[in-house]
Amino acid sequence: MVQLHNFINGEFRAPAADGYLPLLNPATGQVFGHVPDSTAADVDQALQAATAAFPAWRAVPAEERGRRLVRLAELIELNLETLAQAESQDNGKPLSLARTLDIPRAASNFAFFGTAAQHFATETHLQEGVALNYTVRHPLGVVACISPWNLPLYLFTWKIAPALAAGCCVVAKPSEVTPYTAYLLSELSREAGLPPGVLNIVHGTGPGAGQALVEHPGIKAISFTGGTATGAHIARTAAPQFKKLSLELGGKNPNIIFADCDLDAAVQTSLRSSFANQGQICLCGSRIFVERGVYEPFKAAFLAQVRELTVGDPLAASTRQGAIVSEAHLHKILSYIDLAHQEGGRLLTGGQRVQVPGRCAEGYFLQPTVFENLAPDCRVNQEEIFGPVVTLTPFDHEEEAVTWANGTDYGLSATIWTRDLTRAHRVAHQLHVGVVWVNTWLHRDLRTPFGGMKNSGLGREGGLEALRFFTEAQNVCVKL
Ligand SMILES: NC(=O)C1=CN([C@@H]2O[C@H](COP(=O)(O)OP(=O)(O)OC[C@H]3O[C@@H](n4cnc5c(N)ncnc54)[C@H](O)[C@@H]3O)[C@@H](O)[C@H]2O)C=CC1
Ligand SMILES: O=C(O)/C=C/C=C(\O)C(=O)O
Repeated sequence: MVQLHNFINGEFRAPAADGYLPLLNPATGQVFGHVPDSTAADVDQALQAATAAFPAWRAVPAEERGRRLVRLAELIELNLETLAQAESQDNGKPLSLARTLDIPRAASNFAFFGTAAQHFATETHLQEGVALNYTVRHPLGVVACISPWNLPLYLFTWKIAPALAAGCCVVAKPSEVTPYTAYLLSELSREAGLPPGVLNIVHGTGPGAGQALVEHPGIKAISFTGGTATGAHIARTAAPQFKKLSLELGGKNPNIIFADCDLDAAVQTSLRSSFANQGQICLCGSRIFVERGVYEPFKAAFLAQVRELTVGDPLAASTRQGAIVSEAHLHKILSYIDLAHQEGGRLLTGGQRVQVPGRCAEGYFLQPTVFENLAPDCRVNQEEIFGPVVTLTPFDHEEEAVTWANGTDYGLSATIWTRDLTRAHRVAHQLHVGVVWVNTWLHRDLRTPFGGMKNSGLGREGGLEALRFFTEAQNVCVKL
């Protein structure tokens, strides 16, 4: 059994009230450890440590802060196999995905922000012979980073790295569903030379430790990724205290396929954008709109490949679809499959729970599922399912595709497939989303602004946007 601890002031601590939650491997349905069920008392200890550490950490030159973050990136790379195994065990994702996506990206997050801080220059505005304005950006102080279960270490570090690089001290709470790699990061952060109190990791539930963290008056900013309802709740709590908020929330992303596209590439990548990580990525393209002229060829090629996806033990090299993160989430996805039938959907493939033999017999597996014949405004096409379920819908005109793409409360990302670049730009500019991919998907450059419009969030992560978020501008005007 694995026993996780909070990481406060550079040391491992048991939760003050001694409460623990079970840790389940979703691929086996078995408990493999316990994680602290922290309370406001633990959060307060972490806040005290972070507040005490802040004056010294902000005074460390950006180059030196960066060196330690780069060292942490190296340590993640050195421990890649241990971290990937832990991520797969905790989340149910294929080990191959954890090895090639989750853990390498966690390392990149620290490597990127370790150096980005040195490019975060002070702005000046000169009024020739009159005045010189320069804008200093001060680290905010102690900030909260709250992350979800779908890309655990990837998203946890995506928040922590810029906060530390900017000179803030952090109290972070990973998802209680997948806290294992965040725990392993605690030790690595100490080895990388982060001083005690600079990074504190408190485990526990959303309503427990999470709520206490959001409410704590010592927190200056909250960077959150998770469900839209949770984001709205956090905003209601934090706004009266004037805390800065970065909210990266849900998506119901359109994948628009025009008849002139490279169909093979569109099929290959749509397979990934539909089912990567069992469809549990906020950027997955769950609504596939296909121009009528290529609807049938796309459908045939896509379905043939979906049927080839092996659902199975996350540790097996042949597995392309691992387990759904929890039994509760599996039932939520199954309820949307029922709804799709009720709403008149035609099931093209999948739709059933999968019984994986051997050690995974009790795991939470689901077939990758494709429906057609669902109206763009039905609930299945409007609500975030966050699982391996996509819909196919033919369209006749570009305007129709754009209207449907924009016809949800979400606005995170979109993918466009066409060889006509004029059209690609035209369509991209009409889409109410924060991120557009043309002839690709999840192609990430960490310098770019990342985040959603409408109910998909508030603010942007990535690059200098993240460093701006974790700092406060102060303008100094000098008369010449
Ligand atoms: N946009 C995204 O990347 C994600 C979207 N989701 C969506 O949200 C749905 C619900 O999933 P959940 O696991 O319940 O996500 P959630 O939004 O409740 O959890 C995300 C994080 O927020 C924390 N949290 C929850 N309530 C909180 C509160 N009151 N104060 C502070 N922190 C709080 C959780 O402990 C976790 O660390 C999913 O079915 C999916 O549709 C879930 C995870 C990621
Ligand atoms: O930053 C990225 O590359 C991906 C982010 C993905 C999410 O925020 C998500 O799935 O929740």
